[in-house]
Amino acid sequence: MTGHDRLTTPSIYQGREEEKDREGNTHSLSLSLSLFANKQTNKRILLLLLLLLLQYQRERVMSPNKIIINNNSSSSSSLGNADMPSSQSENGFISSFSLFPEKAVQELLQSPVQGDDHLIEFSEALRTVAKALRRVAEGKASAQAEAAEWKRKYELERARNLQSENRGKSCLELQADLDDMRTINPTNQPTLCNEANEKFERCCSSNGICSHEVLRNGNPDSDSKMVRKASFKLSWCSKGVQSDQHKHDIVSFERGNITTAERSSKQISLKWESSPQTVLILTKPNSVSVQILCAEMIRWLRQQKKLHIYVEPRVRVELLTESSYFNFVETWKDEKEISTLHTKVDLVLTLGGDGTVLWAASMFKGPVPPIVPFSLGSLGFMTPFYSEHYKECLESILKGPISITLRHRLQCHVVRDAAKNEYEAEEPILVLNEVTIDRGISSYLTNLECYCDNSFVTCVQGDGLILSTTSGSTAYSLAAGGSMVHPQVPGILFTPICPHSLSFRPLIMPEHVTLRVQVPFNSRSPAWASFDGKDRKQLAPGDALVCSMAPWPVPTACLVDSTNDFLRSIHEGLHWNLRKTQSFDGPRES
Ligand SMILES: NC(=O)c1ccc[n+]([C@@H]2O[C@H](COP(=O)([O-])OP(=O)(O)OC[C@H]3O[C@@H](n4cnc5c(N)ncnc54)[C@H](O)[C@@H]3O)[C@@H](O)[C@H]2O)c1
Ligand SMILES: Nc1ncnc2c1ncn2[C@@H]1O[C@H](COP(=O)(O)OP(=O)(O)OP(=O)(O)O)[C@@H](O)[C@H]1O
Repeated sequence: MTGHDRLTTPSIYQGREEEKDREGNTHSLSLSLSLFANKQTNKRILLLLLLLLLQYQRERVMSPNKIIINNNSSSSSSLGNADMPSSQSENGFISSFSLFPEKAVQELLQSPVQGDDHLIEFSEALRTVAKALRRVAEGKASAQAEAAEWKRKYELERARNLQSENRGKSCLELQADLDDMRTINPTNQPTLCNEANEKFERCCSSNGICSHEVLRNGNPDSDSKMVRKASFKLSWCSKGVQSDQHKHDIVSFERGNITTAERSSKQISLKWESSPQTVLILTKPNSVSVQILCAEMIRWLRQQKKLHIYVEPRVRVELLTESSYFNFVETWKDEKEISTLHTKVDLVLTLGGDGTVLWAASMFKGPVPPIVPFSLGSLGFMTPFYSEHYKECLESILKGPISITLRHRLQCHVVRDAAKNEYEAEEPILVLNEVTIDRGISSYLTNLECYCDNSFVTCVQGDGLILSTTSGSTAYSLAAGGSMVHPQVPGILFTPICPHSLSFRPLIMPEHVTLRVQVPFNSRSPAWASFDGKDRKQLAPGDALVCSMAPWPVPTACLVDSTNDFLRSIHEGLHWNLRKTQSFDGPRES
């Protein structure tokens, strides 16, 4: 039988993989083990199949990063069989095959067929093969999860280093201020030095988290004046009591007992240490009411608060069409300038609905300045500020302190089967609501293999899967039957979309895990990933999406505090548990 021959038993082996396997290029196998129950099956074909599996394994051992298997429903059920005999070959992928001589298989092929016992033996051998292959896939998922976790740690560490570098810088600058004061006014030295010393002390004190950054305005030619980014301090409150101690220690072991001393997620308060000077205003397009409010707000912020203002290029054009007065409004030219916006902007104001908040978040691929979302949309779940009262709101925000919700984001990597290394091809995408992997326009059931760190979670068969943040729990995930979760709860929601199974309940995973969703090689169609409802990307068979918590949350200002705002939104926006109250009239317990 040559490599181009086709197996005529249609149910054993599916066409596309079959061709590739025998050329030694296959990336996945489809094992429909239940089909072995068919007693008419040609035993020689089974033997050949085993031989192909051996060849396949040898290739994969040589290039392990190409191993991906398909657990279709029948193989999964076989694998879950507790009665499956345990043998030495089950202990590991390499040992299971390297000890199995090819010659013996050749002999088997040539030997006369000896009844059903043989068939059963083979069926079991193939189950073992499938199990071993799945272990390898799990190993790969685990390695990828670990790689993602290291990457996340590296990014966190880098962000921390940058932060401490900046802190160091500002301390140095305060030190420089101190030196300047000494030179300028030697007679007043003690008082001024004390002031500067105090500032210096405050900056470097270990309470809370300070942000001291002094940054140059983007265009050095425009004017030599320095625009300082406002400095602020974050502190954590518990049950209304302000505490400057920001502790990451969650568990303590006092007297040998495990207790939860501190919880990491508390109400966070932001206090300006210097006044904000630059705001970015982002607006929903094609809305006259938004355009009018935007122009009015800019005039007020400029005239009353003397602030620097950035808008999107589209909005600047609109403003200049209205009046040349808006010439002072700044914008950017390209993506590169967008990537440095966070170093210039103290506050982001959004005028629109939830989509505009998502848009604002998507502009910042790294750190995000605090966002103040004004409601000019229909639902406004994440937009608690009333646009009619913008002056009072902004007065209070610019003065501080502000309660903020730190909305966690997910970072998603599309890992192409064709890519040689993880993450080599595509930049990570950050989402505030969710990443959805669905069937797109295909009418076939999606088939998605899901892994969590090094464990197989499940195979999603249905319309798709939503991996959502807790902020996104009230969006698409809610519509698909997921639970509503307070946005300060750190976690990743795992919500199926129309699963074709009676027992598929949504899950909530802890925030530290890495999830991997893989399109199996024998999938009938590609899947589609979309990020906060945008940027659809095709996932071909063999491609995967790796998702973990991003180190850069989105801080959004609260009207009251994060719990009050969340509850108000589910009541007013979603009419949660709205029911007419039962009257007193009627039967009573005696
Ligand atoms: N069946 C569904 O419910 C469904 C389908 C597709 C997309 N979506 C959601 O739409 C989001 C994109 O929003 P858009 O405004 O750009 O598109 P859009 O204009 O289609 O609006 C989607 C709706 O979802 C609401 N929404 C968005 N984020 C929310 C959140 N975190 N909590 C509560 N409601 C929220 C918006 O207010 C809006 O009413 C996606 O991230 C997804 O969550 C929902
Ligand atoms: N600055 C922007 N540039 C381009 N698109 C934007 C911008 N702001 C918002 N959008 C897009 O416009 C669409 C509608 O925006 P948004 O959700 O804010 O308004 P809405 O639909 O009226 O409000 P709601 O979400 O409360 O129903 C969204 O898809 C969003 O991604």
